[in-house]
Amino acid sequence: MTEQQTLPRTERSPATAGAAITVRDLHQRYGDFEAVRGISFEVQPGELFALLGTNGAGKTTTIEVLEGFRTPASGSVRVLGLDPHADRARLRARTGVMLQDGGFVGDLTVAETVRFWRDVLPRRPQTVDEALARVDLADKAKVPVRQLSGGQKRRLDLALATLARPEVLFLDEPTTGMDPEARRSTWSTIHELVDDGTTVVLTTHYLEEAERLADRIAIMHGGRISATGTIASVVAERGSRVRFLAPEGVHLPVLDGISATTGDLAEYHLGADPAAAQDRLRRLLDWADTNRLVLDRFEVRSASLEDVFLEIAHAA
Ligand SMILES: Nc1ncnc2c1ncn2[C@@H]1O[C@H](COP(=O)(O)OP(=O)(O)OP(=O)(O)O)[C@@H](O)[C@H]1O
Repeated sequence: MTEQQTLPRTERSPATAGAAITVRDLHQRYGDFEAVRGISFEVQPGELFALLGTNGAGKTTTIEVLEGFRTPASGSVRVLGLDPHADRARLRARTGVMLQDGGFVGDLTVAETVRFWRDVLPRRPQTVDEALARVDLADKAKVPVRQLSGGQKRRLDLALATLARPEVLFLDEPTTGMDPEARRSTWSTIHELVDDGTTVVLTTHYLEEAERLADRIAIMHGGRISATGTIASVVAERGSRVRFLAPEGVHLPVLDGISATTGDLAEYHLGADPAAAQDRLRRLLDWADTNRLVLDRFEVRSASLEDVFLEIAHAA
């Protein structure tokens, strides 16, 4: 798989006959603590939906509800039209799950582990060799699992989760612990699965992973979804920024109530409305002209996904 092929597809065919996953006003508690506070989203068939968020935002809790491991405190969740907890047995044959910590029997070899899983599956479309080749572990077939590195264990986990060619695949931090090459190879595997029509929900801390893979994202913070949509739309909502080296001893202007964030570099968030942003930029340049200032390291740019993430993370 080439670098080019791992780039995200900006367009994929839109929804057809109903959502593969529907979450409506989901709440989840651990005792008195509300970890998920009323989230709603849909995932269309064949789509890759990424849940991003700060530590403790509620991503794993959400994915565990979707997997049927937890019943919601309130709200409704449907996977392929079924209740993931009540209909867990029926969904098991149609979904694949990669947990954060798979838990293997260390003495079994890699091939024995895959064979063991394969034997308990209702459908066995892949051979052990095919499953290991898919995740680049063919050369480790005879190695005891305990000798695998953390990243190799994640790839074995992915092989097990996709053994039965599930219609819906849940991946909780699939590339944690992988080196850059293994990560790219895993992204290619995930791309191939989505190209084959698999619906994927994944959680990740790697923004680049979401940028490479996701059709749509939701950024969670404090149990809520703070932003959702395509990465392009989430980023566009935050608008553009202008940055320059703050001139010494000069009072920076306030533009429509927008002050510069300062450090060595002054930065203004110009807003999402292009006409208003253009007007603010013009006034900033007029101010510089009037004060006979040359704004060193002057730069206008769109918000990045990292900007959006950090703004959400730092919000109260
Ligand atoms: N079994 C549990 N008992 C009590 N609290 C829990 C339990 N599991 C999770 N929590 C709490 O619920 C909140 C959400 O946790 P969750 O694991 O869903 O977050 P996350 O977004 O996946 O975080 P991370 O990115 O750190 O993996 C956290 O505050 C966490 O401490």
